[in-house]
Amino acid sequence: MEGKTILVTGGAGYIGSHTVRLLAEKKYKVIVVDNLVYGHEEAILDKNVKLVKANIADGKAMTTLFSENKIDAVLHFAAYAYVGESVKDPAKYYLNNVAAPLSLIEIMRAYNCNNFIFSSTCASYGNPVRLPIDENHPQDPINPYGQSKLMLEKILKDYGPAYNLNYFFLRYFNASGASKDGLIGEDHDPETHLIPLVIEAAKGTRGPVTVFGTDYDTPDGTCIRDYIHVEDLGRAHILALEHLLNGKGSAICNLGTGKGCSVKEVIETVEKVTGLKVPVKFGPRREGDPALLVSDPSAAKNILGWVAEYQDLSAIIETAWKWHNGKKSGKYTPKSKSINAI
Ligand SMILES: NC(=O)c1ccc[n+]([C@@H]2O[C@H](COP(=O)([O-])OP(=O)(O)OC[C@H]3O[C@@H](n4cnc5c(N)ncnc54)[C@H](O)[C@@H]3O)[C@@H](O)[C@H]2O)c1
Ligand SMILES: O=c1ccn([C@@H]2O[C@H](COP(=O)(O)OP(=O)(O)O[C@H]3O[C@H](CO)[C@H](O)[C@H](O)[C@H]3O)[C@@H](O)[C@H]2O)c(=O)[nH]1
Repeated sequence: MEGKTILVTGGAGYIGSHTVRLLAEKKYKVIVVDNLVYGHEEAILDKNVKLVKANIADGKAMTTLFSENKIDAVLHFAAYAYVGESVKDPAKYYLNNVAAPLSLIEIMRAYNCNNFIFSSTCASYGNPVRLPIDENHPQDPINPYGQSKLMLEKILKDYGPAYNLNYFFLRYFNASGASKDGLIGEDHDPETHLIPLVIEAAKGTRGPVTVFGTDYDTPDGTCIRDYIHVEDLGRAHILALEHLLNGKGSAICNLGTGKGCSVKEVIETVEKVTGLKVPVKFGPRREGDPALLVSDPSAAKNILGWVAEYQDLSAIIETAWKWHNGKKSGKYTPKSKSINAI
């Protein structure tokens, strides 16, 4: 597969930048398109990766990109992903997470690019009716963010046979951690995810972390999630890409460890890994949070031969901790690379 040209939308973001690094290591020719609304140019570490600073909805820029490059596959990470914001401003989510990729897919069709790997989410399942959640679990999202992801899945299922478009839906559970060497990591602004908030509370760079609800029907009363390491996600993307490039056809996989950890366990683990006390406040439930979300990751094992390497929350948090410290010491600095801004 060496030398194939892969377009990565949202490749300057958290999960995208880790995947871009793995793709470049595997000698794929990588082009990132990112409008940097949330991404970081300096998170693209490989100097051979070309960054196109553009919105995927910009038809002119995308047509130029496809006319100048023979793209073999698209890895589509670009999206908005703030659940609470999606409730307050659903239009923003349907426009960016459904309309924008549809416009990109039209250009893919015009240039006969027929492999599309899509960052979907466990939020597309809504409140679980059974656990662990397998890919056939009913999809009934409870917020516009999850709806927007499910809508694109449904559209792609229609496009697949009609337009000879191969798709791979990767439904991630809770992305977490940072690269093993601590050079890139989770850098959302605003940050809403639990692990970085707990680490920053431990370091004192942010106030106490608020535990959203202690009265859930779980062993310690706090919500349980399936935390999956970002480099495990990146590896799964490479395997899904190879699956499509080898002509094995469209598929759908959950990406998780299959194990759940509670909010209290996350806090305790951060304390153990950092040796610091985490200041904690206990607050009410956050609207729209299911008590338990845990994956059945067996399809990814069967279809891709993928199993999460990071099975242990401490190991995941150790990488996040290393990244947070490196960031402060200035390791996270721009690297030289060719940039083709349209
Ligand atoms: N983080 C998680 O736990 C999680 C879980 C499930 C699914 N996902 C999905 O994975 C993907 C990546 O998530 P992330 O946490 O890395 O998010 P992120 O915000 O760090 O990355 C998204 C990137 O897309 C870019 N972008 C957004 N809209 C764009 C547009 N119209 N044109 C060009 N670039 C655009 C942003 O600038 C950003 O760099 C998203 O699709 C998200 O919905 C994330
Ligand atoms: O300050 C905080 C932040 C989070 N939590 C809790 O920690 C758990 C994890 O919350 P995150 O916000 O880190 O992650 P979510 O489970 O809400 O979100 C993740 O899963 C979603 C699907 O439910 C989406 O896919 C989303 O993109 C992805 O980040 C939840 O129980 C939440 O209630 C707190 O107690 N306090």
